[in-house]
Amino acid sequence: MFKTIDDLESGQRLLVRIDINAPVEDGVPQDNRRFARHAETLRELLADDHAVALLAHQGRPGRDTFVSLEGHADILADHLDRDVDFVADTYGEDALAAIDDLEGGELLVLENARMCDDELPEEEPEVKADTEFVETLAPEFDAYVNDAYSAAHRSHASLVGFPLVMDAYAGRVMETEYTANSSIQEREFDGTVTMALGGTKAEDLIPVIEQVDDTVDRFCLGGIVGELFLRADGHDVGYDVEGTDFFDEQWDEQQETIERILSEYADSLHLASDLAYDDDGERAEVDVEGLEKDTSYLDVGSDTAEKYADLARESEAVFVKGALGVFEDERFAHGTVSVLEAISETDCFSVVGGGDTSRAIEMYGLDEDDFGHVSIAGGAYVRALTGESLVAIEVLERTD
Ligand SMILES: Nc1ncnc2c1ncn2[C@@H]1O[C@H](COP(=O)(O)OP(=O)(O)O)[C@@H](O)[C@H]1O
Ligand SMILES: O=C(OP(=O)(O)O)[C@H](O)COP(=O)(O)O
Repeated sequence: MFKTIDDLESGQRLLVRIDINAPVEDGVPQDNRRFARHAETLRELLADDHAVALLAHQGRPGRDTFVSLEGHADILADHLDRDVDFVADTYGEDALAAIDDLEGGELLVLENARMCDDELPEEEPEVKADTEFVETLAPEFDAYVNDAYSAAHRSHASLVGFPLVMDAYAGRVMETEYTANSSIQEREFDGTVTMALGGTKAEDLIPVIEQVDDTVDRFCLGGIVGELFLRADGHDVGYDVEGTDFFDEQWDEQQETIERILSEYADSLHLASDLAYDDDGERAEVDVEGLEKDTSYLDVGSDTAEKYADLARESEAVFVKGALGVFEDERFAHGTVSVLEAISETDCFSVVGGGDTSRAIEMYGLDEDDFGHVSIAGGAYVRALTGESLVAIEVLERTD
């Protein structure tokens, strides 16, 4: 196990890693459940007179969602109902000056860690600990706190480098998500277990299908991952069109695995039978036999939504990771919301995961109490379900 913030003496200078990776609309970050959860940890740290500098990331280089954390500092300020300083630098002179000025009970957000060359790519923790990023920032603080459970599967400098060279602790979100997700992995179910997989990060989900096949009886696929499986099944969908960058790269990397899984798990995989798209501003639907390569499909269709909802209703346990469509747009929320509603109406055991996907519960007036566990983690939570350990937690445990 790891040390937690209960083990910290008060009044320390802390470097705190949180995960406020959020949806971005027109360049502006949107609030998600992660801010409120981390705000609880931060409130506690500030009340204990710690001086807190925050490290976090947003998006991936080259994507539209790769933006500054300035807007995130404002969202945090709203949650905490206090000023939150931001510096447009992570470990250069400006950042060091701002850290120097930081006093007990104050909070500073450092710039997006992924804007530093040392943060990415994934390398061994020892390699990450030996970077200029870590060597420059670590001496400025008394201790490091990792609260970023939802990024704990990434071997990046801000997650695995600092705990190797500093006194390191887990924050409240790390502690609660770790406990909840680890206990789910140990549960056994007598009845049918269904997993709904969607969202944009197919590369995180595809390996999971093979790893949880002992526990999960059937997989309902939607979102980008579902379209890639439909492409493997011979349909004209799952290609980058209209400037999207979700499909072709993931297809090139995963094609063989997708085709293998499609043939080996034919009995347990459910693919959409119809999809929805934007037809001059209106939602329109088409059977998968009629898909066209140059159309962007934004949700599973109504027949698919109904079928997936029925499968969820008949299950003893349902795990959801990733949205079945672009639920942020009401016209394309039907698939995601139908499955979530079906879960909420039954007494099956359920877990809904994903920083983006978990937003749908509140957005569409569902009650979080109707779900077994709502995780703000996506990729980390599905890895925990497979029993895989998360590298940033391994490193935290090593420093105990
Ligand atoms: N067909 C689709 N095309 C584009 N985006 C999609 C599609 N289906 C789902 N999405 C998007 O997937 C996002 C969630 O995916 P992802 O970030 O991988 O999951 P999470 O953050 O919940 O783990 C949602 O914000 C939704 O808009
Ligand atoms: O949002 C995240 O993951 P998730 O979408 O799987 O929940 C984490 O911040 C990790 O981000 P990444 O998948 O760009 O490394």
